[in-house]
Amino acid sequence: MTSPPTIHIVLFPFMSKGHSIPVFDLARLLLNRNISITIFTTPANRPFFSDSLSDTNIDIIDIPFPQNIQGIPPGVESTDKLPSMSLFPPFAHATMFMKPHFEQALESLLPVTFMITDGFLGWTLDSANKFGIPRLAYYGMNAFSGALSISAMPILGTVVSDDEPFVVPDFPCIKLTRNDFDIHFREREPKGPAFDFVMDAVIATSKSYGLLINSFYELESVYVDYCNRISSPKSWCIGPFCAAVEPQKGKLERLEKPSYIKWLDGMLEQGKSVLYVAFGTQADISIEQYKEITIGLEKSEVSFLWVVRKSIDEVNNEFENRVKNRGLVVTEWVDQREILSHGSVQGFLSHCGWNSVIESICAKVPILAWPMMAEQHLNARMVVEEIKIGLRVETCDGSVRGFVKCEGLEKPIRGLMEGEKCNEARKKVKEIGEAAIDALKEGGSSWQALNELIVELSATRQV
Ligand SMILES: O=c1ccn([C@@H]2O[C@H](COP(=O)(O)OP(=O)(O)O[C@H]3O[C@H](CO)[C@@H](O)[C@H](O)[C@H]3O)[C@@H](O)[C@H]2O)c(=O)[nH]1
Repeated sequence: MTSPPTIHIVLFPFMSKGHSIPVFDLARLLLNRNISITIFTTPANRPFFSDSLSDTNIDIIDIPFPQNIQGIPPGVESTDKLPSMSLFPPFAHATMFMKPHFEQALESLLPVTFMITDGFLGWTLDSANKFGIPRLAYYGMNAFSGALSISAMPILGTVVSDDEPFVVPDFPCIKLTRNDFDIHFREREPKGPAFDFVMDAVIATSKSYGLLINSFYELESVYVDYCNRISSPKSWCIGPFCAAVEPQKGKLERLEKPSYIKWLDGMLEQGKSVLYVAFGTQADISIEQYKEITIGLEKSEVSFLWVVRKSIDEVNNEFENRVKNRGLVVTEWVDQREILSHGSVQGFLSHCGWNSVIESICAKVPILAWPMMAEQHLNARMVVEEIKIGLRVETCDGSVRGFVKCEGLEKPIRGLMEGEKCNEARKKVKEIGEAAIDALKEGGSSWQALNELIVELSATRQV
């Protein structure tokens, strides 16, 4: 008989799908260690949390999301529902007003052994300190992008143009451009609400007990060691979280497969390889860019499953009809991990959000990288130049942020799905995927790191 848990952990992910989904898997990893968990969210996000965690006994608490925030439509409590990502700064800033509700709820939950809160919820450090609870931050980023940002940021302002390659000071083998960094950081003198918000978050993280990374040590040991040498707090690589759950788990009981999985089954029966196309939950894609994607996909002649966040009727022009025997466009929420682990899926055209990259690694699917925002350009460098598990789309002006015309897609799509060039990437992603899964298994590096963290924190925090 398992004894009742003596460790109680509070989790509080940021209000965006890309930040919440990995935390659900992290929660499962913790539950396997007989730990009790309370997770915080807001009322509009609660159904997504309850559905996603229905197989667990995790307590969900929702606290009100601030109302009447300028520019944020009423009822929007998740970044994927924002009309534009330009509203991210006021949205993220508004979360601070949740502090009194968070602290009230936290008080009723004591004792709490430690809390894991999103790096973007930097204000939770104050609450943690108030109740003497150690706080670990989690951003959803890897160590590679963190290390390169730390090293390159001080010299970004001295680089002459946005597309001029420069050598990263502490990593002489790596060349980047200013355009590899988010707009708020590539100004000569970065300032403004978004910059201030991130800096506050970084300062709060530096004063926290630790930083959790959804990655595994073997993948990026140089960068993890670098972060631990020159910055604080300690980084703990305890992922990939998505490997905590078998992609097929729970699927056996469902009444019917979703139509897109049936479609993939059909492709597999016909012996066709499918390119999965998806750009995460936040990317703002212009109509012109959508048009080029449709032409590129059509000309490439590959089979594809494309998940779009909003209807593409405006650019559709009979596109779906013309590609109907080999292409499917889906506007619903899909189970991305189930898609990536489907036998027919042999390539992923991705924006390189870190969750998508690590999920693709675990499914051993090579990536065609098309970064769009946030730290995705650094992730794309990692995918193509560092761990070499994919190719990159070609922009029409050679800049990493340039517009992508249909031919800049068609050629690399064929390269990924058919070309010799991709054989090496396919081999590499298989090796790295195996190592990722091993890291989380009993005795693996991430398994050990998580055990050490729990032992370390519970030794000082008997509840
Ligand atoms: O229909 C869908 C759409 C998405 N997903 C999942 O949603 C997550 C999306 O995460 P990610 O690929 O990282 O994309 P974003 O949501 O765009 O991620 C944001 O958060 C990431 C983690 O911090 C950052 O790396 C990205 O740059 C940032 O845009 C993944 O787990 C997907 O499997 C689904 O399951 N079904």
